[in-house]
Amino acid sequence: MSEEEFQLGEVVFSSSEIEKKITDLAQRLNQEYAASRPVLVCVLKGAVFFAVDLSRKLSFDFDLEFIALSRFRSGAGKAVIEKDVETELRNREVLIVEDIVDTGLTLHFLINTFRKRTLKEVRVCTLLDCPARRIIDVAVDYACFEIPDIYVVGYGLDFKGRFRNLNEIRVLKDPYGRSTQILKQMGKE
Ligand SMILES: O=P(O)(O)OC[C@H]1O[C@H](OP(=O)(O)OP(=O)(O)O)[C@H](O)[C@@H]1O
Ligand code: HPA
Ligand SMILES: [Mg+2]
Repeated sequence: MSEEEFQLGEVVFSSSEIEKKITDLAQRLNQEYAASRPVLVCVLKGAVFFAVDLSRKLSFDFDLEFIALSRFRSGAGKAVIEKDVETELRNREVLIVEDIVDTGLTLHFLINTFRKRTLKEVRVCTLLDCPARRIIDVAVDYACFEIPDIYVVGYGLDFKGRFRNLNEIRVLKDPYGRSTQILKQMGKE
């Protein structure tokens, strides 16, 4: 299907729904990390918006780090770290911050990478979790929203680099309206 055939579709999560979920997550993390100083690792680029908004609501001390991976899709090839974290992770608690867990390949690679560097816990928080698309089992500790098998954009999520700047999350729908039907099942229409 060509790029031109995709259309920006319905709002799946409004900016106020997103804000509320992030506030709830921050409250939970504020309790669970009250006595520690974890390293928050934001996965570039998509998770930047989520990581910034979340971190502004956190009341505990943390180090903020960024990691960038080369693109890899559907198990073809291995991920390569293009930009690594700068903090020494040995004996540090790590909280990976993702925008979406889809096939799970990115997260699987990251969890394994960080587990080799620290003896302490590696946890994961994500704005969106899409379990229907999983091809590898990964443990997601905190997910703000679960979504069905739809392609979404906005609030950091892109389609070929576009739409990251939308304040809300919208579906990118195909001309046959498949995503719209799924949204109806979610009670969103
Ligand atoms: O579970 P997966 O199938 O691995 O997909 C999830 C990953 O894919 C997207 O990033 P992408 O590599 O597109 O880069 P970006 O964040 O720079 O858009 C998204 O931001 C996650 O990091
Ligand atoms: O639904 C999505 N939108 C944007 N980027 C993504 N990467 C995996 N799934 C998605
Ligand atoms: Mg990403």
